[in-house]
Amino acid sequence: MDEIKLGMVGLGTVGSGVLAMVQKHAAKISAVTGRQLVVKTVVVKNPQKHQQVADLVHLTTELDDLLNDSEIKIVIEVMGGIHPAKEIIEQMLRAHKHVVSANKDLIATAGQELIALAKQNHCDLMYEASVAGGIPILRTIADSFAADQITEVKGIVNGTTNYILTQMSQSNRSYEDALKQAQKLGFAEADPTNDVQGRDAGYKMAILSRFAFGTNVAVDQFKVTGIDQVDQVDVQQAAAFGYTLKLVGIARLVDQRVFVEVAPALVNIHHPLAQVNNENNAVMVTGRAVGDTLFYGPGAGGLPTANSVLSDITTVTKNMILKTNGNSFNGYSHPLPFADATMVKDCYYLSLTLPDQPGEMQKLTTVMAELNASFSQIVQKASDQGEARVMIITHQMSKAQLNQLELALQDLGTIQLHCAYRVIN
Ligand SMILES: NC(=O)C1=CN([C@@H]2O[C@H](COP(=O)(O)OP(=O)(O)OC[C@H]3O[C@@H](n4cnc5c(N)ncnc54)[C@H](OP(=O)(O)O)[C@@H]3O)[C@@H](O)[C@H]2O)C=CC1
Ligand SMILES: N[C@@H](CC=O)C(=O)O
Repeated sequence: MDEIKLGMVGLGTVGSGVLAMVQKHAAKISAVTGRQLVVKTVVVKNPQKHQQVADLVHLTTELDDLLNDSEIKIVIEVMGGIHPAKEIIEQMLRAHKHVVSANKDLIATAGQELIALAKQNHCDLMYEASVAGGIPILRTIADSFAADQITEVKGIVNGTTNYILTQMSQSNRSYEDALKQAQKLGFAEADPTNDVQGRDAGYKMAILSRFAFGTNVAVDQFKVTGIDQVDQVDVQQAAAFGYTLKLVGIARLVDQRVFVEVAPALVNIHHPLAQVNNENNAVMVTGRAVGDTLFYGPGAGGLPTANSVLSDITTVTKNMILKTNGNSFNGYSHPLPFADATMVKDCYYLSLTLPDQPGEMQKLTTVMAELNASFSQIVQKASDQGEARVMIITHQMSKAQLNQLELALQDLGTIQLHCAYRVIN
């Protein structure tokens, strides 16, 4: 059987998973593709760390060992980060090598440039693993939703933060302890700042928006809030109200405009997203024809992510056999403007402190009434130092009303708004 030689950059959590899968599942891969896949060369930073595979692959620090090897047709980029990953992929595409990447930071930031370069060089550039790890969501949107109009994509798309929130609410673990464990298990990025501050989920929502709506959205064009400021008090109150706190990404079509956001949200315990725990992810895709669909699975981890990488590699291999390489992964382009704040309506959970004195609660309800905002649930708890904590679930209000409320409370001076989280029922 003909062989296809692969090169890889990176041999960490995902790279090791890819190497293990190529070896262990060789027979199935050959049966499906008609080719034998062989990982020939792996570029790493520190080969000493990887001596256990030194007799299986050529381990090197030299990119030229991939670039100048005409036998290597497909290169897998699993090193992460934007630079020098971008320059490395550019070199590989210019050398007419197909590229498979798991790098959402890079695809969300410079994807369009790389896609154009791939096309110019008649190469494939695939990145299924960049969104939601082991869930085959990008190819599903590109292929299975090709004819439907997607109106919303929302979900839990970061394994690390979902692991932390689950451990905090179900096992009473501290935030710091849960984060350390997520790092140990290989879910977190090398630097977990992007995970906990929501940016990793933001990159994924930017990529999902391109696939769902055909619109280019950059992570700096929408609001991203992480879980690093989440207060245990609000986690507990969410549960008391019948909700669970999750980091949720939303990409919504509103009157032919696009709205995207990543933020903690209160998810009703009866909603399917509330059942998604630990490193698992779930993406709910709503189409005009099909209605709600849900895709669930591990969003992080070596083997689940490697499975997505391998699905790209088998697609590239089949394209090579059929000589159909060079078509972009996502063929849908339909640039739309952004929705403005008056168009986006949701219920919100508001958590506030106010002086524990007569009249203060009245001030809050007056400000809300002046903005035509009302609430369905309210709890007031006396706290230390003469303050009361008030938690509210509002009726539907627009993002513009919420912004006005924040400003009005700032003007008032005595009432502090700690957080305003979207409520998903
Ligand atoms: N971990 C996960 O669950 C998931 C990760 N991803 C993405 O996959 C990619 C890889 O992640 P992950 O495996 O966790 O990362 P790791 O940090 O575990 O591994 C990174 C690898 O890249 C190598 N590397 C780093 N810099 C260079 C360089 N300049 N030249 C050559 N090699 C380099 C490292 O080499 P050395 O070992 O010698 O230090 C290491 O082997 C990232 O883009 C990540 O966002 C996507 C989905 C899930
Ligand atoms: N750090 C990421 C890894 C997968 O993309 C996560 O936790 O989801």
